[in-house]
Amino acid sequence: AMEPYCNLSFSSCLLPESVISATELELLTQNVVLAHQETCQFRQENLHVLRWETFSTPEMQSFHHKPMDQMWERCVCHVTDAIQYIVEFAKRLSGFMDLNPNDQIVLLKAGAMELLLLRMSRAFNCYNSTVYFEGKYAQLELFHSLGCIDLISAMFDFCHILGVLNLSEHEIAFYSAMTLLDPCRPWLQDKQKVETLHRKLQVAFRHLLRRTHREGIISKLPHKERLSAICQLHLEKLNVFQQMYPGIAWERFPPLYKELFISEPDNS
Ligand SMILES: O=C(O)[C@H]1CC[C@H](C(=O)N2CC[C@](c3ccc(C(F)(C(F)(F)F)C(F)(F)F)cc3)(S(=O)(=O)c3ccc(F)cc3)C2)CC1
Repeated sequence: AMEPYCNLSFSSCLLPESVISATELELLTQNVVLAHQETCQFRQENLHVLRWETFSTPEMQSFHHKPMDQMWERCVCHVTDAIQYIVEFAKRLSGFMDLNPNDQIVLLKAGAMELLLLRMSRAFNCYNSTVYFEGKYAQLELFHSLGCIDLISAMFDFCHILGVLNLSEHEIAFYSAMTLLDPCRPWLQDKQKVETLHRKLQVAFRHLLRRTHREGIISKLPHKERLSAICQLHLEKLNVFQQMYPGIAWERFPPLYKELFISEPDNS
């Protein structure tokens, strides 16, 4: 009998090949790869050439001394810019726009930050543990003034794990699509439809990995629990920030960020 569907590890459960035809498989692979390529904020090669450009000590200091609320506002703006591209990625994925609007929002609310992390790994240099930030590559301590070094180091660790796997753009594209179209997300109304899309992606991803002799990475991809733990930590740190600077989030953070991560204050 098939494994319970929602264990969602990337291990290949036995799928009837009738799930998808060879042509549909090819079209789906093109769609996923193109959607990713066309909606990344920075091209892989541009991030790559900059990867040894690090901030000088004086530059690090200047970030270090920034007030917490200014650094949060700056980073929240960057993450909102990046998430706008992620929303565009979702819209180009075949099947996403055919889902009912509620489910599109449910998948983006649950998956936007997870896809951000996957994309962030593209901008991470795992040889000196630096990440692309405002034009150069930054070490962990540059973000000290955010006051959430545990969140930042969890993100760095995650990017490190992916960096070591040296994922191709194709692999990141599929990993992103499958993370977004997760039928186990709570509050989905049409779970079946998302499940069908996810199954097709799973078959197409397995074909890609077989063709490129990369089946070995399947067991090494971080489990979804790890991704959601970092996203949970992000929400906790956002909450702490809001306690420390009441009003800043509402006044200064972009609407998209608030929509995704700040739940309406209950008027009860
Ligand atoms: O599409 C592409 O090409 C990618 C998109 C993703 C880009 C990227 O790495 N990022 C875009 C925004 C980035 C980002 C990540 C995480 C967060 C937060 F979690 C918090 F601030 F708390 F950390 C928040 F949300 F709470 F504020 C804000 C902003 S960043 O570059 O500003 C950055 C910030 C902190 C880092 F320690 C490392 C990077 C990550 C790299 C280029």
